[in-house]
Amino acid sequence: MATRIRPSSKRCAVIGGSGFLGRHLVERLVEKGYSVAVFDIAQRYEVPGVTFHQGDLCDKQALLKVLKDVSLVFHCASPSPACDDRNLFWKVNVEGTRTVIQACQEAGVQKLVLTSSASVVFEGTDIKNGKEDLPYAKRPIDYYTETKIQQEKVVLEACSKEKDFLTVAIRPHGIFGPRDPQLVPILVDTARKGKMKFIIGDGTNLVDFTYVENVVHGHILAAEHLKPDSPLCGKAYHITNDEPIRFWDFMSQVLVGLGYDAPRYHLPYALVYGIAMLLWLITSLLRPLVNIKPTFTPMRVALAGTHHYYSCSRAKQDMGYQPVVRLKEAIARTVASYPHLRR
Ligand SMILES: NC(=O)C1=CN([C@@H]2O[C@H](COP(=O)(O)OP(=O)(O)OC[C@H]3O[C@@H](n4cnc5c(N)ncnc54)[C@H](O)[C@@H]3O)[C@@H](O)[C@H]2O)C=CC1
Ligand SMILES: CC(C)CCC[C@@H](C)[C@H]1CC[C@H]2C3=C(CC[C@]12C)[C@@]1(C)CCC(=O)C[C@@H]1CC3
Repeated sequence: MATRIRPSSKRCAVIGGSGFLGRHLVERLVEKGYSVAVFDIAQRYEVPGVTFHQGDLCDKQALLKVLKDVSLVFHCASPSPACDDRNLFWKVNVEGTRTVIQACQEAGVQKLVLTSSASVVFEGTDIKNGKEDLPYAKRPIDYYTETKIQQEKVVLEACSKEKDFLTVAIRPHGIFGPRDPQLVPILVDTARKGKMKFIIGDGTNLVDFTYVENVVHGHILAAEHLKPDSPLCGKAYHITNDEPIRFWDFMSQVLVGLGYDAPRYHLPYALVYGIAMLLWLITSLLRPLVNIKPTFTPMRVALAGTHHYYSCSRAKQDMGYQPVVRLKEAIARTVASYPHLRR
């Protein structure tokens, strides 16, 4: 019987490596001496020594070509939550992730690290210091979350020491940092339209925002600690900045840092959530005719008006995780990285 030669443990692939988190991950892996192949539907940059493979993760043959001599795969691809396209989320996050697992197993990949999300347990009610044993959301607020739950289940269930295929899921929360296409750009766009004057609720709700370099650090630690005898096998890990902050203080610091006014006037949470639900219903019904994307979606309003912060004690214990960039420094670096979005 022919024995399969194991590729070096420093040969890895990043699926979704052209995205915000993916690119930061790729850059750090290269710094740490990994040889990296990026697989993504788009190529948006170049890094010496990194090979790019343009393809859809739903295409197993395309994946197999890239994964054949790789021992470690990071899967951080997803359609943007803002697209709100249920079919696309199911196709990519659930069916596509099954395809990724099959391709990994056929290609002899030994480790798969999934970027999940802490939101898999969020249903729009307060979560304070939530641990990984919280149940998955029974009624997820949006299609994105619904499919991130299924995706995480599929990946963790695939973990098999017998098959020499180990999996782990990282659950970051509210990732921000240079080049983020979501949080800061949406915030600034909303401010420029004059819609960032209001605080939803009493403004005291605490939330985790996680600097991208800490998320990257968590991913690499997980990959390096994932071994047949380690507690990481088939488990999920919260990775945050471990410094919960009032949602509206965070938003205000970013806005003021970029020269915009901080929101000042309060609106009742239930009222804004009700309006967001109504708007979502109307725009969903109208979607075959016209594609309108409301700024205040039910998910965004829920995130803005409730407590949602998570414990990362499991990551500290099992993989020695500690954030590498503190929140104050992270906000300063982020603000400085968006000169084009200043007022
Ligand atoms: N941004 C955030 O606050 C959080 C993000 N996450 C997760 O982190 C991961 C990365 O998110 P971001 O970097 O923020 O998003 P992003 O949108 O910047 O990156 C996603 C990448 O996936 C690629 N992609 C999408 N569909 C694909 C397909 N069918 N085949 C191949 N590539 C495909 C995109 O081209 C893009 O480069 C995602 O899994 C997301 O669910 C989790 C928690 C919070
Ligand atoms: C319009 C305002 C009320 C809010 C503007 C900022 C928001 C765009 C962001 C604040 C929290 C962010 C967040 C996500 C996306 C951007 C925000 C809503 C995620 C939904 C991204 C994907 C995830 O997995 C969870 C994130 C939670 C926090």
